[in-house]
Amino acid sequence: MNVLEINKLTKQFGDFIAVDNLSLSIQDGEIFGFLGANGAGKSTAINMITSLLPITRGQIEILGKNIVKHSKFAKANIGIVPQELAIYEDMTAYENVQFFAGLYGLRGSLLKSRAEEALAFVGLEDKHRSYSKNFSGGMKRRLNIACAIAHRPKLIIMDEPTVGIDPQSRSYILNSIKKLNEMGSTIIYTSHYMEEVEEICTRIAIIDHGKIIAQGTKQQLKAIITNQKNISIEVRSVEQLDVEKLRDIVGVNTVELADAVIRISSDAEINNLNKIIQQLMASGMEIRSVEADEPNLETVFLTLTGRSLRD
Ligand SMILES: Nc1ncnc2c1ncn2[C@@H]1O[C@H](COP(=O)(O)OP(=O)(O)OP(=O)(O)O)[C@@H](O)[C@H]1O
Repeated sequence: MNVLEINKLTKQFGDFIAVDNLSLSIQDGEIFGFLGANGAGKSTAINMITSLLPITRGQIEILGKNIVKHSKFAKANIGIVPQELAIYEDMTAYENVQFFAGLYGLRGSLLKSRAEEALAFVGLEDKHRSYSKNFSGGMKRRLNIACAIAHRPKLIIMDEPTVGIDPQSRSYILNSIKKLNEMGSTIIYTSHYMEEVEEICTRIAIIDHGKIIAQGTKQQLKAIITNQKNISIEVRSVEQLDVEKLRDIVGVNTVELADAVIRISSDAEINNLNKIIQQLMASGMEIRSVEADEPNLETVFLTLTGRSLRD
């Protein structure tokens, strides 16, 4: 079953359409990335999924149930880590988690044990009684996560949880996301840090002007812009090179020579680098360097939207 099913979702603020006819299915066990520049509509979409904003048009289902008709069920099954910190500075770490888990419906001894478990999960087990106003930025972010996961939601939504924090907390958070996913939660992760999305997401939707302009695995997105990879091999001399033999290798499309550099354009899907190198070595060539450039998500984003993610 799909954990989240969005059908033709639209949000209009007056005449302005912030989310435009967006449809999407997220399956159990995915870490799904929403990638988009500032103002693309990511937070607006998330605020509708979490019922913080009313829907203008379209439907959202969590675990097969419409979130408007089954609001209590939806609330119990979603955990949101918002972009802006949502913790109370004049409450202790434990009181914060207890408060939010209570809002999600936990009570009594279960609430207590889950709050303790969530604090331990984010590495704040020694800080139960500390006031969050004394925490570093990274610790506050981690507490923010504990508040969202104590009720063990099926779907956890993280809206840019690593903005403005130190590298150590960043890597802690990314590892926690992977761990939460291994423990059975489906994750939606929004970011404009391309490397993070590449590192942790199983599938990605690129959002621009409120629309999904492409979605798929990293490999599928990269294949949209190019099915070619470029290999540059620097050799001592190209004198002995048999260009025809290189062209005969499966996947190789073109071979060009520029001084002592052989430039090969090949099908990105075919792993033929070993064969190319073997062929060069068999003809007695001395290889000095090899570079294979594959497109990254930054290139995909630029090509599809005409803009950089961090404009
Ligand atoms: N309450 C509102 N009233 C009018 N316009 C709004 C409102 N909320 C958001 N918008 C507009 O909707 C668009 C999408 O905003 P949104 O915050 O969803 O983008 P985002 O992709 O989350 O960007 P960011 O990465 O900066 O958070 C923006 O142009 C924003 O100005």
